[in-house]
Amino acid sequence: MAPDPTTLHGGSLLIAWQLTNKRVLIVGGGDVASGRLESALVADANVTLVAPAPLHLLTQELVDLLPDRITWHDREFQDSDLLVDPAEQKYVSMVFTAIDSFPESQRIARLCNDLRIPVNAADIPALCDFYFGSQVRSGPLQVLVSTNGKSPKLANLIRKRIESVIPPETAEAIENVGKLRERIKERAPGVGGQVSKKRMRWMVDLCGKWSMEDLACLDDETMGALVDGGWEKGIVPAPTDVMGEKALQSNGHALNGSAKGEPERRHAGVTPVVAAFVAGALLSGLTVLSRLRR
Ligand SMILES: C[C@@]1(CC(=O)O)c2cc3[nH]c(cc4nc(cc5[nH]c(cc(n2)[C@H]1CCC(=O)O)[C@@](C)(CC(=O)O)[C@@H]5CCC(=O)O)C(CC(=O)O)=C4CCC(=O)O)c(CCC(=O)O)c3CC(=O)O
Ligand SMILES: NC(=O)C1=CN([C@@H]2O[C@H](COP(=O)(O)OP(=O)(O)OC[C@H]3O[C@@H](n4cnc5c(N)ncnc54)[C@H](O)[C@@H]3O)[C@@H](O)[C@H]2O)C=CC1
Repeated sequence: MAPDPTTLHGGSLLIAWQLTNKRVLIVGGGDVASGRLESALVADANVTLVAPAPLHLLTQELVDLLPDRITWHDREFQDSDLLVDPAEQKYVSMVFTAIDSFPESQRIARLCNDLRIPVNAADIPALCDFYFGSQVRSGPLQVLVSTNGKSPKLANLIRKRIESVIPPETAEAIENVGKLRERIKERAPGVGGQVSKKRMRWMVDLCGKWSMEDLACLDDETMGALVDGGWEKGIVPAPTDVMGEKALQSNGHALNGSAKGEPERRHAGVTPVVAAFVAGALLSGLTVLSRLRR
């Protein structure tokens, strides 16, 4: 079916921005700044925080706990805070303002706009390069709920609904698949060409055939057995072939409404809720689109 150009607008770019070893400047030390600080730390950023004492309680705790990762300046913002290294005219990688002075927040955001430093000004969407969203985090899993600035409170409520339907073993399963991908890359190194194709096919097969519960049960030894038993032949062994009794146990757990080898039927208690939610989201998306087209 040909793409429908009328649907290709009205959103924002959803990406997972990498901040490791980059410096983020946070201006403000209140409740909103404390959320921004947590977001920057989770993303492994180095943080400069500029705000006069007293700080929000959580922020103060984080500053005390992580002095190597957070540099706090107990004062108001100065323009030179945008520079990481004044000698080299090197700027910070990102700025979040969360202060209670609209004119100053606006001024800082405009400075950043001029310098092309990506900026979020908590209360001035028009000057933001990006918005925050409501976040679901479980280990490496990250879900961002955004209403594209239309309703932050609804984003918060939708996030809570999503959180309630994510199976508890998801984080462990993702961690294990991450380790497996590394192991396969060690065994068959190289990028692109046939080796990449084989790796990708094997990983797609594995993720399709094994349940979250089974993947979550893998350990170093069973991972080795899985790779040894299947990688060279290009097949994915069944969980019972690799884990024996252990797989049977996870199978028993998963059998509460689902069958082995039919991953799409797993978490049967949860699936209707997810389906209802996705259907609801699609419906509201369509409603918004139909409104936009009027
Ligand atoms: C555009 C955006 C820019 C940005 O801040 O990045 C923005 C802007 C504004 N928020 C305002 C108000 C509120 N914000 C919250 C809460 C959150 N706001 C967040 C994001 C965003 N807020 C971005 C778009 C998000 C999206 O696209 O959906 C969340 C999701 C993430 C986070 O901030 O970390 C976090 C929930 C986190 C969680 O729970 O997990 C609440 C709820 C509460 O406080 O309980 C209220 C009061 C109720 C309400 O208004 O809904 C106002 C003042 C409006 C006014 O003056 O009336 C503005 C300015 C404006 O709209 O002009
Ligand atoms: N997600 C969003 O977009 C939301 C935005 N807001 C807005 O975010 C802003 C901050 O909210 P809160 O944290 O609740 O406010 P707050 O009043 O608790 O904290 C403001 C902080 O900014 C500091 N500050 C003020 N001027 C400063 C300057 N020039 N330099 C450095 N620090 C300075 C203060 O010392 C204080 O630590 C408010 O304008 C609020 O309306 C509020 C809720 C949600």
